[in-house]
Amino acid sequence: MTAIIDGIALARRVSQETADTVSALAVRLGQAPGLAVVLVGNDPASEVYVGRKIRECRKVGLRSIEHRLPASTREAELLSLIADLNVDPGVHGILVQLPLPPHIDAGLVLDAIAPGKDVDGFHPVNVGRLSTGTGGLVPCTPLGIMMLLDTVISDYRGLDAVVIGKSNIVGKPVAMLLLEREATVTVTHIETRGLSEIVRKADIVVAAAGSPGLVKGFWVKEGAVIIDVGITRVTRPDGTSALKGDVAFDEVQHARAVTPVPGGVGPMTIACLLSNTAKAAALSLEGPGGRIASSAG
Ligand SMILES: Nc1nc(=O)c2c([nH]1)NC[C@@H]1CN(c3ccc(C(=O)N[C@@H](CCC(=O)O)C(=O)O)cc3)C=[N+]21
Repeated sequence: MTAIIDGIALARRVSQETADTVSALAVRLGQAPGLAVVLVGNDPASEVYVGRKIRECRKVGLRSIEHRLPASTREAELLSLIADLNVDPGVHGILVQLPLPPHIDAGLVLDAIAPGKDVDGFHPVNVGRLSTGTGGLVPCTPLGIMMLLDTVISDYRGLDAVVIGKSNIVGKPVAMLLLEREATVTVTHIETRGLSEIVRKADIVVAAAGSPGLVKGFWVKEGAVIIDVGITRVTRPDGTSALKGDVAFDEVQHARAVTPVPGGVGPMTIACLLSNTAKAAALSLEGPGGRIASSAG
């Protein structure tokens, strides 16, 4: 029987710890740590995610500072807002919700965020720190994935891990974290030949391709641990909609453990955003000589 790894329960525990850290930090900072959430445009999915992030912030005692900008916002205006947030002592974390409208260069915007306030861990300084294993802020979804894996795996050394998907947000950073634990990591993607054979050898499968039901039961080795990062909204034959992961969930009863969709990786992504904000606030107390420079440099 497969164990189902409960992301909602784990997220609740992580958030409880964050709440304790936040109240201790509030004493030292003179105010609660603050997360600035920037949403450009009115993509309905982004509205939902941002609403959820702000609600969860409040629950753990973080201040959230919302900036909702129209879809017509110019790149220069967004960059100027970020420059202000970078030097605002009441802002400890900055999250710019993706995707941005097509006329704005997302790379340029992410590069403009002060690395010490980059709670998404997308700035090149944090990417570099992750790849050299030297601290920094780690992207929320990969961090949550490792916490989910840690509930069933204590020693990763020599385990075969396959990551499906090579995105900067999930695939590449989670590969770095698994490598850090001394797993043997294979990063695959849509162009990979013989994907099913590669997956069949894996002790750990991280499916982040965004392709619903891609990983079939017969692809999965007996006793493997599976993390399903995919969240695709699909319409059922009766017209109702549902969220579907990258793994054919009903076909993997021979796995050791699997995360559900929803209720797996998604809630952990938000819990890790909150813990990263607390971490950024703690780093700010280390001052400009802290481990991550707080200026965009
Ligand atoms: N700068 C930036 N940082 C992000 O971290 C970021 C982003 N942009 N843009 C969009 C994606 C998506 N994302 C999710 C967060 C939580 C759930 C989540 O909690 N999902 C629930 C339920 C989902 C539902 O019911 O709609 C679950 O999987 O159980 C999903 C997706 C963060 N993202």
